[in-house]
Amino acid sequence: MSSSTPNKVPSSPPASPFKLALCQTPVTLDKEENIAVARDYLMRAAAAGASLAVLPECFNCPYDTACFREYAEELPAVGFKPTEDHSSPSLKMLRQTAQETKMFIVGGSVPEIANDGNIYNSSLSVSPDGTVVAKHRKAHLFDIDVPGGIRFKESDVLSPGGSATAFFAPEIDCTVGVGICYDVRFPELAMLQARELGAKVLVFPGAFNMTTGPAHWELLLRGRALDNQVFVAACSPSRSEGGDGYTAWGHSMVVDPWGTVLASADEKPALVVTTIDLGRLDTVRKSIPTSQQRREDIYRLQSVP
Ligand SMILES: O=C(O)CCC(=O)C(=O)O
Repeated sequence: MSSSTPNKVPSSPPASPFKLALCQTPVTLDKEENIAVARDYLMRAAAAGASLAVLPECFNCPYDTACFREYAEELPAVGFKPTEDHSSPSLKMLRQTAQETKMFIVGGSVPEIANDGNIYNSSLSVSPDGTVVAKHRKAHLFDIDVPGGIRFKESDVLSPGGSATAFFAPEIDCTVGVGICYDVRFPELAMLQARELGAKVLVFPGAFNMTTGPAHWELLLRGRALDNQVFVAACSPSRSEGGDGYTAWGHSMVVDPWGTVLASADEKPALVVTTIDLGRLDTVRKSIPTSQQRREDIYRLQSVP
């Protein structure tokens, strides 16, 4: 596994607390409407004082392998400048909203069609000036078969990404890691983000379901927070029931480095806003100094270049 380098090394001591918002939006078959609703929630996040706002996995598209190719957009690479034109309607909305609100936005994810025809589940993060500061392609595809529960095979349609992702947000003096949904089940990825890329907040746009949601969602988020003594913020679409499609669990959630749930939603559309005090991270790391107690003579985390 290779790691992408954040755009700047964070300074210390930690900056002032900032507000983080999770936009638990409803997602329908109507792509234009999904994008408009996402913008509306982002504007509300800004009005609530957020400096960092997050959209759900597949915020512009039903979470359905049958939809991914039809809804897919071409997306630019990291570093794409606000002055450059682009065809992606989702990116246009993200960068316009970031510029207007001066927030960092982790743009959930959208299906991406690459030059070679492959489709990825991709997340763009945009800085307040509208630059693309991170692009994460979901690294672990959601291929599962739980008897009596759920069967899903993203790899029927999607290709996997190949790196761990994080970006530095100077305005909040914080490195933010980005993973997508099933990625949260792989502690090694989060460890790379926290230890090698310096992420202090791990963000996961995600859409768990009615089988694995109640069983594992909170447990995994709190687990990743404790493993790495970082904040974890996961943003789901709201639940839409009644169709034949995928039913999202919802429950967007922010967890602190102690494993405490700071804020969460139920299954309905919601804006979750909470304060992130990075000083908490230092307090927890001093109290329980696992990062200095590792036995690298027994085990070692190694990223693959
Ligand atoms: O890991 C899970 O249980 C759910 C994952 C998922 O829904 C996804 O990767 O989109």
